[in-house]
Amino acid sequence: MEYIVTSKEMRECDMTAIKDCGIPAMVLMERAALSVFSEIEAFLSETIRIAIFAGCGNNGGDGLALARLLAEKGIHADIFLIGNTEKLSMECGSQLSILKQLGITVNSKSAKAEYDMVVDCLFGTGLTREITGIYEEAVRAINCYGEKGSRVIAVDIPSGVCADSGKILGCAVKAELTVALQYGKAGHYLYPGKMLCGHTVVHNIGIPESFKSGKEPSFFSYREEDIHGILPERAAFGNKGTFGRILLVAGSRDMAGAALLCGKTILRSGAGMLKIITAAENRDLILRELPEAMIYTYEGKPEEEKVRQSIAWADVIVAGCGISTDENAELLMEMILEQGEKRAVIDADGLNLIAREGSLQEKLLKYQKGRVILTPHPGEFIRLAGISMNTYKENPAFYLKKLAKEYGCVIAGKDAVTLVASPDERMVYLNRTGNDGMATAGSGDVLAGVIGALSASLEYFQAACCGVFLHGLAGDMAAEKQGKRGMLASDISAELKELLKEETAEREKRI
Ligand SMILES: NC(=O)C1=CN([C@@H]2O[C@H](COP(=O)(O)OP(=O)(O)OC[C@H]3O[C@@H](n4cnc5c(N)ncnc54)[C@H](O)[C@@H]3O)[C@@H](O)[C@H]2O)[C@@H](O)CC1
Ligand SMILES: [K+]
Repeated sequence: MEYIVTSKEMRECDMTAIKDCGIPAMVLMERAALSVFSEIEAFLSETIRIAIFAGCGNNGGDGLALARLLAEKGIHADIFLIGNTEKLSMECGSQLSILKQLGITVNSKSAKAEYDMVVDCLFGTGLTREITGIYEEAVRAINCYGEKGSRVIAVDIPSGVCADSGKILGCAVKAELTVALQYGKAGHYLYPGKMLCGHTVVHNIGIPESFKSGKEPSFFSYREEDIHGILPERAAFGNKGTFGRILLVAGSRDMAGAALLCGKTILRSGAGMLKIITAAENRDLILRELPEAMIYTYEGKPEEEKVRQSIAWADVIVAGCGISTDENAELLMEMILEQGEKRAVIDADGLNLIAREGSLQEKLLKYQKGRVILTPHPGEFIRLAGISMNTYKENPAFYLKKLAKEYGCVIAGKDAVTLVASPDERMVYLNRTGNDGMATAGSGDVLAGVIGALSASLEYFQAACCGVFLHGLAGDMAAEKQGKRGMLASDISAELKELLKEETAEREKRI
């Protein structure tokens, strides 16, 4: 697991290191400069032409320290210190006076020379407003060099990218490589910031883990190696009941595919037994394509007793994929939410029905806390939350947390970067796997399926986060094989199987 912080949290960590632990700020800055140096070292030679654009805060201080490290190796860099040098931060001022002592020239304006590498140290996490004036000119100059082929390296975060939201404040540097200091910031991974960072590497600069004292940062993320520790062991003595009985309520007359994709994924993700409740028209297809599933089909109104029995049988209910919003679907959702305690994953039309029907909202409010996982895309989310798209996009994490708390549900807010919020104010999970090829029909049905299967053996929030992570990773594998344009949701489902196969093999090797 990796922490992802906001600028405020990063400042608090810096302060803890400096004030409570007594690590001098200049030591942290030296570590920052050394980190950048180690990342660019491979490209350095005596003939390389480097420009460093530094601001007046500590991000600029990192740049000045880097210039000194380069000079030590006999490499000259043109340094452009932009802004009012009367107002330098303390550490930036100290770095400047060291350079002066060493006879290293610092310029106040950028020259029209050519550079192989441009290092952006104008602003880091201290950016608080839109970039204008001389700073805007500097950002544009850096981007101009980038367009002409210079390697652009951003220190901590590209100047102009808001570290908390990934939004561009006025204008922003487009980097090839971003050396993030100590922690990734939300702005590195949220769009559009993510596109401007290029490749992001995080370097430890020696700040002690101050989150352990009970105060957690806003976000966390999984890395591939974390998954081995999270996925449940499969009990060698287990039977099909052990691995979860999943009830899938999906697929109206013209939406058999949703039930099929989701159902297949549920079984491919390790669930023991699957029962599908679907419209009668889907019966033949599902029996043919997924003979492993039990099935109850309804023609006209579903038989309440049959539905009730199926709900009672299940460990987990996955509901909503392609069920439509007609009265049959509404009745099914009423029955699912009424019992109020079974673990449930609700997707697509299930969410649209909740957004439409006050009686379903009431039932969801009464449901046992933390037992339901909602998986809305932005359109479904804003209908559920009753807010506009612009409002939601302003701060998705905030609104996801708010609704998760209100309904007592886990909410996986699907988007280019999916966020998962829990009802109990835990850190928000920020997903870093996946690609735009996954914006394809049926991809959501696959996600609901994998989360449903994992819910049988993992705690709800973990099941949702892990499901989102694996779904993205499988999407990346599918994109590699099929290409982002041509990949299908069923390719993601197939890769999930491969992924889980590899995971099991890895685990067995380690035993
Ligand atoms: N002790 C620390 O705090 C450390 C900080 N480090 C570096 O310092 C950075 C944070 O330093 P700072 O907090 O000094 O912030 P920055 O260096 O990011 O910039 C802050 C300065 O820019 C001004 N500013 C903000 N937005 C502006 C705008 N749009 N136009 C003009 N001026 C603007 C602020 O008023 C402030 O004077 C990190 O990103 C990292 O690179 C590292 O050296 C490690 C240690
Ligand atoms: K920067």
